Amino acid sequence: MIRIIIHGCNGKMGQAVASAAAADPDIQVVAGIDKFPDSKQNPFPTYGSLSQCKETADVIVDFSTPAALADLLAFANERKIAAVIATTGFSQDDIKLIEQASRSIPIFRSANMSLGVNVMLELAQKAASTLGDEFDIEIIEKHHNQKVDSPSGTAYALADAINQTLLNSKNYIYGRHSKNQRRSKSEIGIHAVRGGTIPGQHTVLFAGSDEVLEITHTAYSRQIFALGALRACKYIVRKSPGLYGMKDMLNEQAAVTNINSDNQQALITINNIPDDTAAIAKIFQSIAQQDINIDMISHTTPVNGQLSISFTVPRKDVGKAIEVVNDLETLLPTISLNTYEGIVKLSVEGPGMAQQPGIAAKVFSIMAQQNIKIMAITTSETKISYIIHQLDEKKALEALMEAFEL
Ligand SMILES: NC(=O)C1=CN([C@@H]2O[C@H](COP(=O)(O)OP(=O)(O)OC[C@H]3O[C@@H](n4cnc5c(N)ncnc54)[C@H](OP(=O)(O)O)[C@@H]3O)[C@@H](O)[C@H]2O)C=CC1
Ligand SMILES: O=C(O)C1=N[C@H](C(=O)O)C[C@H](O)C1
Repeated sequence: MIRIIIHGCNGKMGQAVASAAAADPDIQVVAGIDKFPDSKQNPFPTYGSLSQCKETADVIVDFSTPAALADLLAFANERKIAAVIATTGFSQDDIKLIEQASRSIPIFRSANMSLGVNVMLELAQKAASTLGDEFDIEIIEKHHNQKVDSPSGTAYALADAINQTLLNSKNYIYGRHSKNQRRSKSEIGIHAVRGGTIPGQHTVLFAGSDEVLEITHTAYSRQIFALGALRACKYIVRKSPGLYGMKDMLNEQAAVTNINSDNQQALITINNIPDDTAAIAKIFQSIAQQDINIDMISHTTPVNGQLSISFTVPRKDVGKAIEVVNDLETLLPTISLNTYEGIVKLSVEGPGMAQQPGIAAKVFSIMAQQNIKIMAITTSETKISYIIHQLDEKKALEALMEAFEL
């Protein structure tokens, strides 16, 4: 059970977090803080200031105002509890304060707790990297008529993500009132619209010559932000001091998203190859000439001027591959060959693997616990492939699925 304090509990978001928490068996709201504590009937003790709050908690969740930041950080630091900061409208000095505090306590900060906006940040960066030099970029955000800060924290986050992709070559223009001149190429225009009860909409517009690309995210309720904040509480409570954001959380949760096995491959190992790149090239050229598709390749460090290479080929092509290697014996007389047909290739993959150390170590430990021998391994940023004996396939898959909760 994670015990939370809601800072700004009587506000629109504070109330949304309290409702979402009431429906979550892993979260307990132990207290709330708000300027006017009696303005709402809450099912938890509510105080007018942090200094009155004596309850013990694991995380303080903040949806209040930048003016309350210093007290919030002092409270979290004194109690050594984690903070989830969702408030927007901070100054550069405020952001420095948050960074400083994150040296002593874990802090999660995001201007937008929704999943969709965090995917949108990546889409906008991708579009900017391709279109950024040619297309004009404008950000339009729409919010309810009670919103105080402008432009929204999310609009800034989108502009900063795009600008980072474009090597910080852009400056921001807020609205175009009294700016009677043509738009310059180096601008990102940012525009705020306020009205009614709109929970939040953000559009990034890439306007080119005779074509426009728009990426839009619409929040239909505050619940998405509340659920995101509770997810952040569950994430930050396990962390050591530091500053974390949505990208860290989503990447960690997506470290391993897929595990699959391929039993249509065979493993070929060629030993005693001269340590000469031209010899290696000759081997792979000869295999390619026979139209054999190679998948995994791993290569040992040379010892005494010789090395070994293992690679996988489709099982149906093993005979052809053996012939190719045998035909190379006159050119490369030292080489010898082993083939293994009773193998499977297990692939463990996930987009967050690139940012999260320890996945290979975890897989090795699981294989060791199950007494499974690994015959070859290759890695990329987001995928690790292992060759194991086919008799171990079921045992390995079950253990990996359980360990990575798939
Ligand atoms: N990151 C995200 O995903 C999201 C962030 N937000 C941000 O969260 C913040 C709050 O939004 P919202 O709930 O709509 O705003 P509200 O104005 O409805 O709520 C803020 C609450 O904080 C109270 N408050 C003011 N000063 C203090 C203080 N010193 N200590 C404790 N509470 C205080 C306010 O009281 P009073 O009204 O009396 O001043 C109010 O009840 C905004 O910055 C908003 O941009 C909002 C939605 C999503
Ligand atoms: O104040 C709001 O309501 C919202 N604020 C955040 C922001 O400023 O980006 C997030 C969301 O758009 C709702």
